[in-house]
Amino acid sequence: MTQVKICGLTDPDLVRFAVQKGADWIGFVFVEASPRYVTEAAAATLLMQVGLAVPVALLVNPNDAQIERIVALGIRVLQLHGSETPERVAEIKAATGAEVWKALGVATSEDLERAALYTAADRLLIDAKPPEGADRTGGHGLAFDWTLLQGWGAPKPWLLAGGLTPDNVGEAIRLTGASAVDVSSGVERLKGLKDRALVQAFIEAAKAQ
Ligand SMILES: O=C(O)c1ccccc1NCC(=O)[C@H](O)[C@H](O)COP(=O)(O)O
Repeated sequence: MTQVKICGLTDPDLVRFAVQKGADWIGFVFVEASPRYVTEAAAATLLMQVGLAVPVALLVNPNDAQIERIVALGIRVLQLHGSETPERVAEIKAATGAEVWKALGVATSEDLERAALYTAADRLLIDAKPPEGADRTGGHGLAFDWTLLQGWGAPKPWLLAGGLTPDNVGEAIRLTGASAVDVSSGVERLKGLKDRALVQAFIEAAKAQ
């Protein structure tokens, strides 16, 4: 069954709801420029609702001190959504022992070739590139050309992200063969505000594949 990550949750009730509905991972965005930003103090409360799902910290070019604080909260999966090099990913993995995911923005098949460089990553998150001039590196609700992934020999387990919605996730999974998907904007009614009905519909549509 397809695994699902719901990203950018800021409300404890919604965390509990998403987990009840079958989310496998819950993503918390520790990026101040984001409309889904959560402080470390707020995350401590949100983490109490995660239950059997796995919490994921979304970080952009984190320094060592931030990583130490996040790991101290008990989060064992770090999703790196900045310009972290393969060497930095390996360093973070060695220093923390945490599971490390690297997000890669994809617009062409050449972008996919970068995946092979991230040998230390546990998982890759294959996402759309941010629009020109954007103030943050992800969470824009933009899809990329999924056919680029057809026949791709992924070097690692991976998640499909970028512009997924309850309406298109089934087709995205069928076209790409993704076994795990990630959503943020597509389950929001307003930027940064998740909607229960959309969260439920997304999880059901993804898991029906
Ligand atoms: O969500 C943000 O605001 C954000 C800020 C900085 C870096 C990444 C960010 N989000 C990435 C994600 O939420 C996802 O992992 C994913 O790319 C899905 O985004 P969306 O296209 O909005 O569904």
